[in-house]
Amino acid sequence: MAWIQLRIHTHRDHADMLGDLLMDQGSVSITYEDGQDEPIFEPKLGETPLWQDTILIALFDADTDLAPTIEFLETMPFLGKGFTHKIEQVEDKDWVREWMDSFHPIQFGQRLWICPSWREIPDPAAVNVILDPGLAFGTGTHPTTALCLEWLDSLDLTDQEVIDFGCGSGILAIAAIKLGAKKVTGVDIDYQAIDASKANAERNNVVEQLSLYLPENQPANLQADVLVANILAGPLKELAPLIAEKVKTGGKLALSGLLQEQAQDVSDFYSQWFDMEPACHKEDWSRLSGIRK
Ligand SMILES: C[S@@+](CC[C@H](N)C(=O)[O-])C[C@H]1O[C@@H](n2cnc3c(N)ncnc32)[C@H](O)[C@@H]1O
Repeated sequence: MAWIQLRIHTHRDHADMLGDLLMDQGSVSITYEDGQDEPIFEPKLGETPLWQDTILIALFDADTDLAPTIEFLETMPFLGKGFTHKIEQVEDKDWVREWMDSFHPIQFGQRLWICPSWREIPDPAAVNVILDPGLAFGTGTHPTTALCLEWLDSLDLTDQEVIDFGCGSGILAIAAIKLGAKKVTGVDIDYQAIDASKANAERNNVVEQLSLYLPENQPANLQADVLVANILAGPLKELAPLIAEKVKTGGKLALSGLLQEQAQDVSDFYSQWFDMEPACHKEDWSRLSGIRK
């Protein structure tokens, strides 16, 4: 099916109302894009903030006559006559095929590969995690996940106990098991992440070694040899005493989800409990590591 899309530059204060108006005018979907490179990092839980300069994109069936919609929008005081907009044809494609084609097996470190299930495994002798993109975060394509996977690959995890705090898709937990960990605990505040981790563990035949918990249900005295947490700078600082408690003396820690400019502050904070090592960076992101004092 072919589509046309109407793109309108607007202010964030008007974006929701404009979206509702366009849905009333027959749009089948509304999406928002950043109108000026103005990234939004770490929104509060439950908030979905928009950019000050937001581009609204309304999708319509290809045979829709948009002239009456444009005329109607020109009567809105916050847009006005001759408001800036663009109408574009959307090429008809097999979107699912296109999306699947964009995922390839990726190698992390020396031994580890993350492979989508529909691709051939490039090196059957390597440590292969089969993982498809889904609702929970973590396919290996994000620099913070990549930094954590490379760190796990660099360790000897044989017979180690590992905690993956903020497990998302379970990618780090499953990789740790496949790299030799005897027992891994995944914790996440999002029940969809717990479900996704369970499904991915089943696909990788590692269910036995993986325990999954919402934070309120996690065992009180849980301690591990290795803890990895790819969350965000704010929650990582809030969780620091709890995270420190969960790592055995001499145990290893990796933190990611940090922007480069946040790394020093978080490292200084964690140095109360850990001997911190120099940060590693990928694109705008950083990974910290340390040894429990
Ligand atoms: C960036 S994703 C990381 C997912 C995966 N571990 C990876 O490296 O790709 C962060 C995950 O942490 C979870 N999370 C955020 N705050 C948390 C908290 N306070 N306690 C536990 N999990 C949390 C989120 O629900 C999300 O699944």
